[in-house]
Amino acid sequence: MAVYTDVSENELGAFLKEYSIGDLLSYKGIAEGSENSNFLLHTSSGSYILTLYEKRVDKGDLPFFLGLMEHLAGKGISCPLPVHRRDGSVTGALAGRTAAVITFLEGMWMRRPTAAHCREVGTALASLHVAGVDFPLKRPNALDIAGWRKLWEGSHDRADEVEKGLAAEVDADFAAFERNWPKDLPAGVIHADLFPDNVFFLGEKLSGLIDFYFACNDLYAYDVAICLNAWCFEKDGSFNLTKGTALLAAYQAVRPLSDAEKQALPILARGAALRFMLTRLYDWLTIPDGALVQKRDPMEFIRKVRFHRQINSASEYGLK
Ligand SMILES: Nc1ncnc2c1ncn2[C@@H]1O[C@H](COP(=O)(O)OP(=O)(O)OP(=O)(O)O)[C@@H](O)[C@H]1O
Ligand SMILES: N[C@@H](CCO)C(=O)O
Repeated sequence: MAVYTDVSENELGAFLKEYSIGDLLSYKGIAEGSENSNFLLHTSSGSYILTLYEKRVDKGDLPFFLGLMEHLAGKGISCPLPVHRRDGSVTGALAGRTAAVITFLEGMWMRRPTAAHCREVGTALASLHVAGVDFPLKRPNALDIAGWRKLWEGSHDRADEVEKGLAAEVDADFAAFERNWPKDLPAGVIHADLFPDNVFFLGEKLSGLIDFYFACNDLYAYDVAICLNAWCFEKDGSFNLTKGTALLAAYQAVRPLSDAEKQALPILARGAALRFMLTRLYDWLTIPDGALVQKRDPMEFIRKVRFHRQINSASEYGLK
C-alpha cells in the first residue's frame, strides 16, 4: 500500500484552488508504491498524480527531484511533469504533509519483462544520462557505501535470523567494496531505482519513467549495474544473457561505455545488488508483520550478490 495519510475532499478541494487544473471530479488512493502516499486525481482538465511526501523523503531534496523531472521532460524524456501552482511553486501543504501534483503517464509496468522491454530500458537509461548532463542542481547519493554502512549497522546483529552466516558474508563484502569501489568513472545525474515498477509500457514501447525519489549524482555505470540487477534476472535467480545483451547494446547505442566503465561493471553490479539487499533487509527486520506495506525479499538480492561475485568480465553480462 501507499496511502499513509488520508485526505478529505474538502481539504483537497482547497489545496487544488492553488492550481489551474480545473475542478476535482474524483480521487482515489493508489495501493502500489511504498515510500509516499499517492492519489489518482481526475479533474475537468485531465488526470494527475497527487503525492504526499512521507518521512523518508527529505523535503530539502524536493527541488532536485521535481526540478529534475521538469528538466528531463523538457529534453524529451517521457516522465511526469510537476504542475506549477498559481504562485509558481511546485509544492504545497496538504493534510500536514508537503505535497505535489504531477502529470499522469499512460501505460503499465511489466511483471514479466522480455528482452524487447530490456532494450527499451537501455535506450531510456542512456537518454536520461545524456539529458541530465546540464541539470544544474546536485544531490549526493545518500545510499553510497557510507550510507550502506549505516543501514548495515542497523541490521548486522539480526542478519543471521534471515540466513545463518549472512552477517559474516556481508562484512567481508564491505571490506572488498571499501577497498575496490571505482571512483574516477564518468558521473552525473542517475535515476538509481529504475526497476520494472518504475517504467511504464504501452505494449513493447516504453511510455514513461517514474519515481525519481532516489535520483542523485553518481556513476553512470552504477545506474547501468542497477538495471542489470532489476531487469535481467529470472524469477528462478538465473541471469538472462539475452536480456543483458539487449539492455547493454541499447544503452551503448546512445551512450557508449568507456573501457574503465566496462571493467568496473562486475563490482558495480555486485555493489548495486548489495545496496538493494540492505534496504530490503532493513525493512524486513524493522517493519512490523501485519503492516500494510509490502515487504520485499532481501534474499533475492543476496543471491544476486553471490552471482556477481563470481563474474570475471562484463562480457558475461552480454557486453560487447
Ligand atoms: N506520473 C504517474 N502516472 C501514472 N501513474 C503513476 C505516476 N506516478 C505514480 N504512479 C502510480 O503510483 C504508484 C506509486 O508511485 P511511486 O513508485 O512513485 O511511489 P513510491 O511510494 O515512491 O514507491 P516506491 O516504493 O516504488 O519507491 C506507481 O506504481 C503508479 O501506479
Ligand atoms: N526498487 C526497490 C524498492 C524501492 O526503491 C527494491 O526493489 O528493493
